[in-house]
Amino acid sequence: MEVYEGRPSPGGGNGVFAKKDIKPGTTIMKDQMVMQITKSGPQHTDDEVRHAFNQLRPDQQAQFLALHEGSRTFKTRLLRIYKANAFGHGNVSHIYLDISRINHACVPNAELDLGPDDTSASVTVVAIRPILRDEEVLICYNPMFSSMTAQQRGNLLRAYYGFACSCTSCLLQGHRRMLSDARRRLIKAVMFPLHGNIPPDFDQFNTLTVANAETTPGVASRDLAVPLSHSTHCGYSLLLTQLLEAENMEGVDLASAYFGAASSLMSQMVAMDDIIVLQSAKNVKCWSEKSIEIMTKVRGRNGHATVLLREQWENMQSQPQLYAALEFLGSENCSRFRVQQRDGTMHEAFALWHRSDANQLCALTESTCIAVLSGTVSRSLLNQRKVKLAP
Ligand SMILES: C[S@@+](CC[C@H](N)C(=O)[O-])C[C@H]1O[C@@H](n2cnc3c(N)ncnc32)[C@H](O)[C@@H]1O
Repeated sequence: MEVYEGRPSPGGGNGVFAKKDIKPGTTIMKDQMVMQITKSGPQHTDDEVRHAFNQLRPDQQAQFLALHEGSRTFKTRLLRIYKANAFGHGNVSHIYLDISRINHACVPNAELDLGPDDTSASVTVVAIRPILRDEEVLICYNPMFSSMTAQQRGNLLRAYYGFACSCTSCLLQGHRRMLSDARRRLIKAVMFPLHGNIPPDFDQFNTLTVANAETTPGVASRDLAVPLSHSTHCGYSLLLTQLLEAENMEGVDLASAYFGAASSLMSQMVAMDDIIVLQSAKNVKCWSEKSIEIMTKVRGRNGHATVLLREQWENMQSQPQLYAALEFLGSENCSRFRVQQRDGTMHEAFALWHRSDANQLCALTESTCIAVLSGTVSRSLLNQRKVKLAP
């Protein structure tokens, strides 16, 4: 039985509503792409849309013609319908007939899941938070909205779709709105570089209106000249987790940001293969588990993205460094000891014999301060204490 039904929405037009309480991770709707257009120029043309429309079966054509027409000034109805309902990025866009019934919120309660091969051919709509019976199912129409201020999003929605969004973020006023806008600018500053792109300039949308909508150019994507270092990747990912949480955006992007932080810190650990910083190992574990927890919530335990994350986390744990550190941290035999630094201060430390050929013991403090001890001192510490050696 379907968990949703279509009916009039308070915002105008029709929408999709929960027929019963829906848990996060539940698949609400599955749909197949029926049209795909690759733009030949800056805008879709009537001819491109008509050509794609002519390929549809008669029943699909009838369904397409019954979709919302939007409020743009394009000459043909086909193009107006296409633009009001198409999803896509870059030059390629698609039409899904059922998903086109779903309205927008900048802080949505559901997301599109493109599936394991990310091809857009078949898409599911998945709940990312609890949706109560009779509540409207809402998705975010534009993945770049998480990086735009309320004014920019509002202008885009009014100019391109003809409505004002009334989601929790768009209704913020005063200093709360300023804070939210600042967080979204920061999301832009870190999210684009994390995907390998230079953050775009969205200022053109500050003055977007219905009158200039069709002449305002789209946002060009440009690659970063130099990829982020592991440490910057880690820092940006972590900042992104905090910003997304503060903006109540708890979907797949949040899970991916936690995993990005874990995997880039892991890469840093692997690059420094003669020492192990135990705090880093703890963080890798904590962020990976957090990422899997969030993904399980929003995509279900057996969702392909959740399964993939679990596999990646298992691979990470089999890396010698992380394996050794987690064994060491989890060991009952692990004894801490105090290390005197050159300046005479004492630090709480752990010991870990990482490389079998090493003649020195790295004493790693919880505060990531590292003292390298001589082989004699190391052996004596190992003899005195019940320090478990990692394999
Ligand atoms: C893809 S359609 C969504 C379904 C549409 N409401 C219908 O009746 O078929 C997009 C159009 O829905 C309307 N819409 C979407 N989200 C809305 C919202 N949050 N509030 C008001 N109208 C909205 C706008 O007119 C927009 O152009």
